[in-house]
Formats: sequence, C-alpha cells, structure tokens
Amino acid sequence: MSEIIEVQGLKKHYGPIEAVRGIDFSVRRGELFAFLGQNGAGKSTTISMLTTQIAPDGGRAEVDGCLLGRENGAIRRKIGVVFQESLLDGLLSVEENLLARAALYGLRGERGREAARAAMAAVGALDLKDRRYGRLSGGQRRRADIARALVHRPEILFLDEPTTGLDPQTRKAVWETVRALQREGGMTVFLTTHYMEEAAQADAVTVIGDGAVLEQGTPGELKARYGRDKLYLSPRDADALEGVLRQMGLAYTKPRRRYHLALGSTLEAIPILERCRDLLDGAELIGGTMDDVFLQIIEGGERPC
Ligand SMILES: Nc1ncnc2c1ncn2[C@@H]1O[C@H](COP(=O)(O)OP(=O)(O)OP(=O)(O)O)[C@@H](O)[C@H]1O
Repeated sequence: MSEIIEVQGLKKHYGPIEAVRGIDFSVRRGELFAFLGQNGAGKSTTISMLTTQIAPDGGRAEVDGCLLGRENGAIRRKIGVVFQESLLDGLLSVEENLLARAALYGLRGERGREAARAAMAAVGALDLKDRRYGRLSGGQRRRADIARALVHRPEILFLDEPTTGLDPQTRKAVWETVRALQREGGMTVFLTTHYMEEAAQADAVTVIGDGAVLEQGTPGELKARYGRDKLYLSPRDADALEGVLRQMGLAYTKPRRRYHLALGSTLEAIPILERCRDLLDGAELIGGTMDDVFLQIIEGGERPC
C-alpha cells in the first residue's frame, strides 16, 4: 500500500493557543486510519487543515499527491468530509440536498441524479431519497451526511466522530456502513472517534495529545506496547495466596474480595495459576483493551489494575 496522505511538521495556532505543534504522520491508500486524542487534542484542527478549511501556519502536507496550500482545489475534489455538525438543508429532501452538492462538482441532470443515487446506495439510504432531511432520525441523518460526502466519488473520506451521539444499535449500523465503504469500496477512511472499540478495528492508529503526536502503530502493536492483561484471583485461602504471590514477587491490588494482577501477556497467567491452583475458588483472565491502551498513552504511565 502506498501513502495517500503525508504530513510533516504541520502546525496551527489560534492566538496564544498552540492547537497543533508540528505533527508528522502518514496514511496509506485504502486503509482505515484512526486519529485519536482527548477533547481539545487538536484532531479537528488537523482535519480542518488537511481538508483545506483552514491554512496551516507551518509544515507540509500532501494529499493524494497534491500539495496542501498550492493545490487545494485538486485536494477538495479528492476528498469527502463529514463534519461533526451536519451541512445539509433541513427543508430539502435527501436527494435534493445531494443534487445540489453534485451540481457543485459539475454533475447536473442525469449525471447528478446517478451520482446522488450511487451515494445513497453506498450508505444504504436509497429509501430516504424523498424524505425531508430535517425530519430524519439521528442515524438516518448520519447516512445522508456520509452520502453527501460521497457524491463526487472521493478517494479519501474524512469522518470527524461519525458515530457520536447515536444509540448503540444505530452506531453499529453506521459503523458497518463505514467499514463497507473502506473494505468493499476500497476507500481510504480517515476517522476520529472517542469509541475505542472502533479504533481497535483500524489498520493504523495515531494518538495525539496537546497538539503533538504521542504514539503511532497498528492496534496490535499498541496493545503489545501498552496493553496490560489482567488476572483476577478469587481466594479460597487468602492468607496462603498472599504468601505465594509475595514469594513469586508479584504485585497485586485487592479492591474487594479478589486479587488483581497486571500481566505483560496472557501466558504469564499459566505459572501463577499452576502455583496457586489449590488456594483458589476461581480465576478470570481479561485481555487488554484499546481503552486501556489509550488511557496509558494519554496519561503517559501505568494504570493500576
Ligand atoms: N477557532 C478556534 N479559535 C480558538 N481556539 C480554537 C479554535 N478551534 C480550536 N481551538 C482550540 O484549539 C485546541 C484544539 O482544538 P480541536 O478542536 O482541534 O481539538 P479536538 O481534538 O478536535 O477536540 P474534540 O475531540 O473536542 O473535537 C483546543 O484548545 C481548542 O480550544
């Protein structure tokens, strides 16, 4: 896979606030790229720069071979953007909204109708064609928003928190639509999300904090670097168990009845369970999650197990 977005030293400040402090990262063609960070980390500012909404103060970025700042018109034709707030007209039908959008790209008449139809089909929203946008549910609106971004068949789809505010079932449906666009449609998807179970499905993750890149890698690499599996032990003989854990040099916490141990890998549980077998009523092994990984990266340290 070749690189479709390359960012070097990109910067932006708003008065005294350094929103983005010279970040470097790249996105490969066809991948699902998750751009993560706490509120205020600089994600939307970065997206606004890459999508040509605001000009950077420094650095360099190329989007599908086009240089940001010099070839912004070409970049805009290659990208589709779904913002946190919708841009569709609530009084128009979904199709009318998409036709207006298509016309901006010179797609009029039958070509415009075909572009609108293809975009609605791609997000499973053909049944919403004649519905007034302002009367749609949250999940239906999100589909229409994504369809708007797809009308001109972009190479890259930028999604700024596409599933925020949706109920779990609708969130799952919208998420599956995004996955299908990437997997089956071959589209590059650049995504910000606060849902770590979504980030865990990405091909690549970049985490930023306070305008700087904190970590980069695949979800698997980040889990290996930061993830901590957890072993919970329910004691049959608490005193004896504590004695063995101390003998083995294992740190633990005991928030309630169970002993909590942080493990570097799942396999580390085996000798512990073998040694403690007769002292236990039960045990539970929990794999590290992207939530843990994310918290460790942004907190910059160990989390208690
Ligand atoms: N137009 C603006 N004027 C002044 N400050 C701004 C502006 N836009 C963003 N900021 C500030 O820049 C910093 C980065 O904001 P940004 O919106 O890029 O963060 P974010 O990671 O997208 O946050 P969220 O997850 O809440 O959307 C914050 O401190 C924010 O208050």
